[in-house]
Amino acid sequence: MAPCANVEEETMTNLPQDFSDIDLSFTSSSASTSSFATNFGGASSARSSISLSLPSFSSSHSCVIKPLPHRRFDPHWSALRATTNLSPDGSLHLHHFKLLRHLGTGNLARVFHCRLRGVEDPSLDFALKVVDLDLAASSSRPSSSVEDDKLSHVRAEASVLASLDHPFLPTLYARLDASHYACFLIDYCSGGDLHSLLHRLPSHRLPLPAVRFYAAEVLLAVEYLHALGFVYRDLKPENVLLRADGHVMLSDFDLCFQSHVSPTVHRIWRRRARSEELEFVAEPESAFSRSCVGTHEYLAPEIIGGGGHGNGVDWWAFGVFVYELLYGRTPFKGGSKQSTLKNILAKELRFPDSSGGSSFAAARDLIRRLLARDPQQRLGAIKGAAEIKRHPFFSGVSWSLIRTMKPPVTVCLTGGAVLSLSKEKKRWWMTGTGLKWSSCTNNKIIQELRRRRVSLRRSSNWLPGSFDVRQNRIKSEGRARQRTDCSILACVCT
Ligand SMILES: Nc1ncnc2c1ncn2[C@@H]1O[C@H](COP(=O)(O)OP(=O)(O)OP(=O)(O)O)[C@@H](O)[C@H]1O
Repeated sequence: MAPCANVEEETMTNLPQDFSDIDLSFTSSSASTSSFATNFGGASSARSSISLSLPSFSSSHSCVIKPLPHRRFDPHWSALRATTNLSPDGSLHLHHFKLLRHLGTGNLARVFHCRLRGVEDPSLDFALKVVDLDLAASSSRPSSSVEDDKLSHVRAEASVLASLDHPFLPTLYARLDASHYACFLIDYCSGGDLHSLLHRLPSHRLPLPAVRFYAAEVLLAVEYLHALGFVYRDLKPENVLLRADGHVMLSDFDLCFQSHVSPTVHRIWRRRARSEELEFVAEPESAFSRSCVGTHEYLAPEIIGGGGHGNGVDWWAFGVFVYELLYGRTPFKGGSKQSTLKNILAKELRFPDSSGGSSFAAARDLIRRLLARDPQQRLGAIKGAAEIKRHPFFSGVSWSLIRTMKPPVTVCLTGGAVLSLSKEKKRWWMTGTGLKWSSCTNNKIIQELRRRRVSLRRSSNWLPGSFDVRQNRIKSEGRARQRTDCSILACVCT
């Protein structure tokens, strides 16, 4: 995850307004004079940069993907349709977009926050993932296996993006190719990623209900990927982005590999409810890869062993993920990458404390079962998410309605610094860009917000749905206390 700087220093007047003015290449970024901070009040501080030069994309090709069933009424589609209707050739091009900021640079891609020209509504913004195909081709080793080569990672990501239709995964609105760049137009997540959120919280950990919420949404996203036959292999908080409405969006599919899947429906007998239920199971069968890919702390033992791995690696990573959200660190982290790998293979799984009541005990049991070193013994290895969903840690989760539940974090972005408040052990905690952690009362928070000139009035820039939560939390101490279902709040200094 690219580090992030104090956004208060950033002025919109510095930003290039046109894609035709910018060099999207990776190689020139360090020589740039214009620098842009990401807008997430994240854990880190480097700035990415874009140089003002090159190329006008006269020969750009575009293709708008057909609206997918579950998002067909999404206003993003109407906005894109309106633009293409006005376009002389009836197609969408890069010059239809205004570049707002550079969000970050990954291994193969740069990601930009962008908006359709003539559209002023921030809720209709997009992210544009730009892949330099020349660079990917040149950094692919001729001797490398099909799966290891960088171009195949680009192809994997393109193929996964084009297949997705799920609330917790990105929608690919269009692929716009220009010169040697492949550009993917996807949903913009204004809330940053879970890794940055964790680093803004005391001890870098989330309260248990928030852990359950994020884990449940991520589980549904991975279940869906598996149902399409994709093994994800890159689950970590950095790849869990937060949409403006606070729900998750899993990102970054370049390490995915596909395998055969034949979904089945089983009848299962529920002893407690004394009834029969249907259970949907769609786990990739015979998924097998020998590539050593992923992030050290999240690698499953069978990846490190090199004897081949399958779908079970995602359930191991899911265990590490739940552990990290709950305890603020990963379970096998060592002093070096090498010692982390050794720990994954041999170190006993330990939990920082055993307190916290039955919900914590259930969480520890879930983690223990997911972090079984033998992939055959691992929870989820046979029946996938269906098994994991039945674990007591998730009891009470309404799987079909979770997308309509109020998320634990609501993010409002007006272009200012992100400030987050959380309630732990009956006290409020506050942090934000440039602020140190402090335990404080609601009054202190209000004072601090005033000092930092946070507007407590509704602003047209506030994203829909996020203002009410903030207003209740900050303005009214009594009412905020009663609304404990929303224990963390991120709001913005303007
Ligand atoms: N849809 C999006 N909305 C907002 N920010 C995004 C979006 N997609 C990616 N980002 C941000 O852009 C940056 C680069 O993302 P990208 O997926 O290319 O690479 P990565 O996750 O850093 O790593 P890599 O591909 O090398 O594993 C990340 O910081 C990510 O949080």
